[in-house]
Amino acid sequence: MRTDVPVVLDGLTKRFHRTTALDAVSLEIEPGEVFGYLGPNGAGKTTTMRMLVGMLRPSAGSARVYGLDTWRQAVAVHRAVGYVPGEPALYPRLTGLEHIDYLSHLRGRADRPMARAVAERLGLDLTRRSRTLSRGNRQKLAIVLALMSAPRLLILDEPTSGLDPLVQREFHALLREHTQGGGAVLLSSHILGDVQRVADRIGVVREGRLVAVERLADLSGKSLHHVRASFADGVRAEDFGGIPGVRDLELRGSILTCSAPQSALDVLLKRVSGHAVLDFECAEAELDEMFLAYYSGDGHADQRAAQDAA
Ligand SMILES: Nc1ncnc2c1ncn2[C@@H]1O[C@H](COP(=O)(O)OP(=O)(O)OP(=O)(O)O)[C@@H](O)[C@H]1O
Repeated sequence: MRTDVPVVLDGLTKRFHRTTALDAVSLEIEPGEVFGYLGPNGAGKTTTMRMLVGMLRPSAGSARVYGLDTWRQAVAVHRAVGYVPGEPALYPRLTGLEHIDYLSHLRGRADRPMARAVAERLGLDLTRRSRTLSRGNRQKLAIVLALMSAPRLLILDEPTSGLDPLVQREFHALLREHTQGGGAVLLSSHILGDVQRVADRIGVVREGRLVAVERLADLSGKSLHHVRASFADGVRAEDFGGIPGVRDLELRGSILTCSAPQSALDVLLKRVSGHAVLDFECAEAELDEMFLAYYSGDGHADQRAAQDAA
């Protein structure tokens, strides 16, 4: 049992009556890593996280945090984990400071200085009662409460959905400092852009299955490019046919458009340069576009997922 690995999921499965919310997910998260957990609504992200913090019992498989079984050793797991749930549960009549003192008291720790420092960086007023806070400020308070005991693993369920871009940037800086100190982060979202700036790796979950895990650096290398070429003379679509990975090829008059992965660009360019070119554009597609393929479940993505799993 490796007690230095923040997260090990092994065939983790959760069924609710006839719904399989999570289906045999296996995954490891390394120390010092921010793992972005992406998927559309209802994909199984929250279910995974609730099992990781010992709130739900797995139907099959296991979840371990630093070698601890998250269901059987939930109390010890709680000491190692800071959790921001999708819907933070706060006491409406308590102020931020009162929440901090109450949790510090329960844990037998003096976490005020750390809590105040995080609150200041996020621009949160700790003297207001939580029922008077806006959605974004409630989220900030949940983040403060999760970070204040300096846990080794942070599990964050869509933590930035209500935060403005400047606060998001500060929050990402906090996460980076956390991982530089050897901590790890599991961060969920249904929007790639939310995790793209901070994640080292990304996993895509769809209908309870982990369909892809990619290093962000590799993903950029594989991303789609939109190509547009305008020719001086007539060309035929067949001149550009049969290049592996090229999609949405269209020829309108003497203008060719298509999408191509980086691996196809060299062959495509050579075919294009076989003709008299008037104009040529090649732009990298947004990463979100690549992920749409996973979400929509077309054959291309499933093939990629199978390759990744192999
Ligand atoms: N307590 C429960 N009882 C029955 N079904 C549930 C329960 N919790 C979750 N589910 C179902 O499990 C599936 C996965 O839900 P989950 O909340 O994990 O998705 P999610 O990826 O977090 O979605 P979102 O982005 O909308 O928060 C959904 O079909 C959901 O309806």
